[in-house]
Amino acid sequence: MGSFVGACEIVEEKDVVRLAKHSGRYCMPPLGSSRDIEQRPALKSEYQGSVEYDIDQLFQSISIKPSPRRVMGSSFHRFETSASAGTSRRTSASTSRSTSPSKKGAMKNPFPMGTPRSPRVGPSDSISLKQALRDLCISKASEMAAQKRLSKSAAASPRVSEADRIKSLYRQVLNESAGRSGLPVDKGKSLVEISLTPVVDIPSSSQSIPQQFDVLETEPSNSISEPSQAKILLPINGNRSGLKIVRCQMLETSLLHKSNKSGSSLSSSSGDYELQLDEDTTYIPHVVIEDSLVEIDKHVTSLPLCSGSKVDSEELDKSIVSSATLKSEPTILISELKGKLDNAPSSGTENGKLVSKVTKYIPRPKLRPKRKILLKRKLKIAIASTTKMVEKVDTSLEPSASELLCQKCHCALKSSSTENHPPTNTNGTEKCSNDLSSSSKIISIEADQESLASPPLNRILKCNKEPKKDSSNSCEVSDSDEAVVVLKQEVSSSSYSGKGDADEQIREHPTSSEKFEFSLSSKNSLGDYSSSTSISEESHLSRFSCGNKPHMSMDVRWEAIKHVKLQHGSLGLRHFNLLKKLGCGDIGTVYLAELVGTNCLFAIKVMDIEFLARRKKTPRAQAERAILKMLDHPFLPTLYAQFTSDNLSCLVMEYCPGGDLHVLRQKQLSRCFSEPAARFYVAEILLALEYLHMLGVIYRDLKPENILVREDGHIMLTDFDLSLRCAVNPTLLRSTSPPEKDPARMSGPYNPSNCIQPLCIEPSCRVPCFSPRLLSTQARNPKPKRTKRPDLLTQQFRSLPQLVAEPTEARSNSFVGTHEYLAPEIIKGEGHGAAVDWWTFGVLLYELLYGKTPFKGYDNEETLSNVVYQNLKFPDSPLVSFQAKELIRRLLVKDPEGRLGSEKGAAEIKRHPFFIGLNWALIRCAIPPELPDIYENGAGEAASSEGNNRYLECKAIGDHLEFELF
Ligand SMILES: Nc1ncnc2c1ncn2[C@@H]1O[C@H](COP(=O)(O)OP(=O)(O)OP(=O)(O)O)[C@@H](O)[C@H]1O
Repeated sequence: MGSFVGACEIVEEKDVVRLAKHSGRYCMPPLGSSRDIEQRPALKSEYQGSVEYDIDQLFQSISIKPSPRRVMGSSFHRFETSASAGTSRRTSASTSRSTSPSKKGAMKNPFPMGTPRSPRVGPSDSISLKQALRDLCISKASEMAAQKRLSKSAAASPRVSEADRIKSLYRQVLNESAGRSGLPVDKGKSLVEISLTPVVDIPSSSQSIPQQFDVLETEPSNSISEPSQAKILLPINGNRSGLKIVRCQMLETSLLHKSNKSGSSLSSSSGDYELQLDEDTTYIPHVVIEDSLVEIDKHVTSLPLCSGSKVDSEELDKSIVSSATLKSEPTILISELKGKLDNAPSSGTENGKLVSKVTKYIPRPKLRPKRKILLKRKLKIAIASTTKMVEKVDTSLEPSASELLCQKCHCALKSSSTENHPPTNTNGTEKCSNDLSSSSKIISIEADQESLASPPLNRILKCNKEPKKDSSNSCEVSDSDEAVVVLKQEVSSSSYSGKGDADEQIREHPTSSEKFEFSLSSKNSLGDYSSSTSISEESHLSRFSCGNKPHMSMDVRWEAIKHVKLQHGSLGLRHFNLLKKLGCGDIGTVYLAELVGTNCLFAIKVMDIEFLARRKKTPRAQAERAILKMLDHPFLPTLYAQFTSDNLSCLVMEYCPGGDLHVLRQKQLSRCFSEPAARFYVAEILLALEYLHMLGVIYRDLKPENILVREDGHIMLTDFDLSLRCAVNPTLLRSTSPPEKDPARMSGPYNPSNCIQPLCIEPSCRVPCFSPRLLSTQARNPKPKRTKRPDLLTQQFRSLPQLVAEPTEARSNSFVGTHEYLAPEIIKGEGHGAAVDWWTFGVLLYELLYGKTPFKGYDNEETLSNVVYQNLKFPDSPLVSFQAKELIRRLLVKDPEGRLGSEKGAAEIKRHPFFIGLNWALIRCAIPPELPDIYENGAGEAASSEGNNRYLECKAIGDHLEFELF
């Protein structure tokens, strides 16, 4: 093998020996013919003795056809189908022979060992002594290795000439392709190129290959009008000495780019190659293979080697590729393909062809943990046939169940092909951890559309260089490109709660007597948790589970967690790399964590159970967990998992990399948001609060610090340990105030009295009930006298019956919240309900617009006093619209009964003129005021420090518990 390495370095693509095609077949004089000997004078003169004899023996032993083992054992060879002498590749290749069409190439290139005397190969060029020596050494080494291997596996399966296998392989592919394309084999264009080449054994410590793929564009042919061709190298299987490559030449490199989008159809202009995405149909690219040219492929010499994987040559005629199906977007495939092939020359002339390299860097998933390109389409790519495979999956990498276990995440990597083709090599005990570290292997390409979105798994699991020692049959999933295993996964995103669902309860410590736990900072939350009107946690939990979150159901993070759970039975802290401390709260510390081996980032809130019990904060932790379990909203965090590890209760949540709104405000000029920006944020918050209320959750701790900014600039409300859960009794409120005595409005479909009956479905009734339309109509047709218009509208809407599904009647006597945000009724201890959220909503809007809260005093006591007694004032600057001030005024009404939203909930607030023109339904698609700088917020930094396994140390600091990373 070492000779291969050395030989690999010598070979240049442009010096590849190309052999002419004859009558649709490659022709070559029989081995040892006089012509051949003439072409190798140096060899003849110098090696007339035993060496020559050896060579002759060696070649003669190879039968008539080229030995696949040899072909595959040589990194220099590439069988390549080619359209004709007039193809673009030919044209390009001729460039390299321009000075000396045959001799130069032969002298510069290693002679194609193993196949030189095959009658399928065209006339060989003269060869130098040096060349001959190299050939001899390499071919002998190759032969010895092959014989050694064959001797081992001889018992496993009947031996068939490898040359026959190659021959059969080609026949199959040709037949299949011809059948599919409807073209005669010898007339088809060169669309698929198959290289069966060995790979130089690259040490596992070799540099990782960048994630990119090459697109080799050949020059258009002079004689045949043929679009530029894109080559994708598709590693199919590892063999004992290297890797077999199926090289697909797709017409039109633009396919690759098209495929980046979730387009539904990709096709070449020539129609020879089709790559289509459709929901229910499997499209098989039309593949036409012409007779091959033998080429030396330098690309593959750089591919990593799966040293431990073995090729059973009998499997050659059972193609892998044909059954390799990809139910995914093509970009994934391309990314996968490229991952292994980027040692190819970046640009220049290769094999006389104009080579342009298209490099696609796969964005770091961890920086885009929310990337969800969700395709509801499936793509299957089958090259050649689904029944005949070019190669079969090497089962040596698989345990008996054709399954690989990733060392860290222990996800199962299954080979689909093995299901149809029982392994002939039953040596399933080989360790993927070691083998894959130096190999490149695609076991199967089958991915469910639901899991494509996420790069983290991306269906590409790459073996790490340093597998763990204690785990055989496993491979480590990492960013390394040394080996690629395409994961076949059955995606069921909603099956989160499974056997391993760590649904451990935080130990129950009933603490109903908790009273008045104050924090020191005026901005810190006060936590006298009480649940006077709370309903039981179980009643919620029975209805919801972590997996039952439709809006996030396609998130690949579910799948990542599911795999860990399936493999380990449960999820624990040991499955996460804690990358960074995000913050420390009253009941726990939040860390940025990566699920080991998946690049999936999470925010994990870690709470010490004993500490909570001692401080009587267990109910708060329980409430938060119960609420998180219920949530499924774009502006609220998703709880992916929960578990107890070492007496630590952990909540695995969605990670928000953009920091919080408090920090974002500080970064603004004059430390406050513009009115449009503030409107955007509070609108999203309003929707989140409305959702919470409808779930029976009164948030009670609204403040900029608890509003996190997602990667996409939208918000996420977090921190529910002070929230109150209560029952919701949806009610239909009829108008309490008489409708306006406006005859114009009293007539026609806008007559609100028409809508009194809740079950009325008269069209004339539905129109006026569609309040946003009415609002937008007013907004679009402003009339001169509009000073009282908002009031009129409000009056009109108030006169309509309305379903209120928010807990307007809930009451609690707890003293909770943050000083500057506390509602008067909480401070006065009069009992409070959902209206406290509308008070805090008003304070928030005030702070976003003015850069400070309205009632802040010198100290907390004064602040509380101001809240209760001080009238609301607005600063002169910055300038704020009347509508904004009016909304704030309506929200900061000290009497909760008169507060906007107290009667009909969020709907009342949404109708306020401040929000006129806002499309509530599509706000999640609106462009946010700004995008967070992820690196600035430390996420990128932390993510880049991957591999640093750090550990937790718990420290109690006063009432707080700190978990230190070291
Ligand atoms: N999902 C998340 N993504 C990113 N950062 C988060 C996430 N959840 C929390 N954080 C960060 O961690 C910090 C601590 O959060 P946590 O919810 O524990 O409490 P808190 O709001 O600071 O305090 P308390 O629980 O006492 O009200 C937050 O300030 C926030 O910056």
